[in-house]
Amino acid sequence: MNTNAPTTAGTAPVPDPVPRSPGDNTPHGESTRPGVLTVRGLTKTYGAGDTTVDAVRAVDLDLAAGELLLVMGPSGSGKTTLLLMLGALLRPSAGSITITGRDGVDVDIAAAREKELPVLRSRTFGFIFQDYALLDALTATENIAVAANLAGTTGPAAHERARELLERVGLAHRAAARPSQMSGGEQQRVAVARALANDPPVLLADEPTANLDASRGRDLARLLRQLADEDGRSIVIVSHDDRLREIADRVLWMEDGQFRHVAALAVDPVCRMQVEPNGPHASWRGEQWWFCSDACRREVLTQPERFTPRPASN
Ligand SMILES: Nc1ncnc2c1ncn2[C@@H]1O[C@H](COP(=O)(O)OP(=O)(O)OP(=O)(O)O)[C@@H](O)[C@H]1O
Repeated sequence: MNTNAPTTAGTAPVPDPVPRSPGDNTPHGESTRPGVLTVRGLTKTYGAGDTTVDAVRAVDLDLAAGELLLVMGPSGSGKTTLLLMLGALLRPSAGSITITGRDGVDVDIAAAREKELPVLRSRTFGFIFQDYALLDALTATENIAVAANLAGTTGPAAHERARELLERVGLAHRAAARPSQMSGGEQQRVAVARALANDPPVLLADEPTANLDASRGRDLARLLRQLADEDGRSIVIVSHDDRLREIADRVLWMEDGQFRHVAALAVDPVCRMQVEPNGPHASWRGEQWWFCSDACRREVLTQPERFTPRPASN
């Protein structure tokens, strides 16, 4: 976990600590690392007339190299629609999605011609899906090699790439297994390896842990964090899974097709849970604490000195 990362989350109508211009829904806490993806005014309207649905409404977003962004929000809030547009799998109704390539050249994929999209996708994105989307007729190695083929690596080189990637995700010993012979966690790791076959600067993951139990979900989360830290890949995850907050540099909350700005979370000094600063609280000798419950609050108030950080001694 990146402990220096600002953490935002939740639904509380808390005051915005940073002044912003009207209509600016760019979330705060963005990194100073070089930008990879710049999104402005991104909008998707499905249908027409009476059946119109404004799924994503004028969203702005900046994604830095090596940043792991988690987008959360209620069902139907527009998360998948956003992810599909970011990955050039769905045409926006309006707005721009600018990718800065490794060569430093900017391309707006929202304005690109249809025939340019496959190449842009393959140069830029790796996709990870909730249901893994592996081909059961193929082994783990072959699933990855096919993706390498599509990215232009063929023959023995594609198999070599698949072997390296399986090793990277800790599955070298399952190279010859078919998806149906693997656990959900293993299948999702193969899917991650496949997403890396084209060495993409950006990984997009839709509910990657939804079908995994707690321990496998945690392992997958750690793997994604590693890919951001060690390779400098940018990762966008849309999910309902609260466990993913731990590995995210930033958490954005989507509601009604827009990012809702929320304040930084506090940490309950007793149970160490992250809490919104709008519930039980106490202050003592200038220290302000927020708690998940009155029980934690009572525990602090019986012996507050236990919870006050001591000044560092020289
Ligand atoms: N192809 C489509 N045609 C019409 N409406 C759609 C289509 N896809 C999604 N929608 C609508 O757009 C809105 C956003 O849907 P989306 O799937 O992006 O939300 P979500 O936040 O990913 O939901 P969930 O968490 O349930 O996956 C919803 O009201 C949904 O019904």
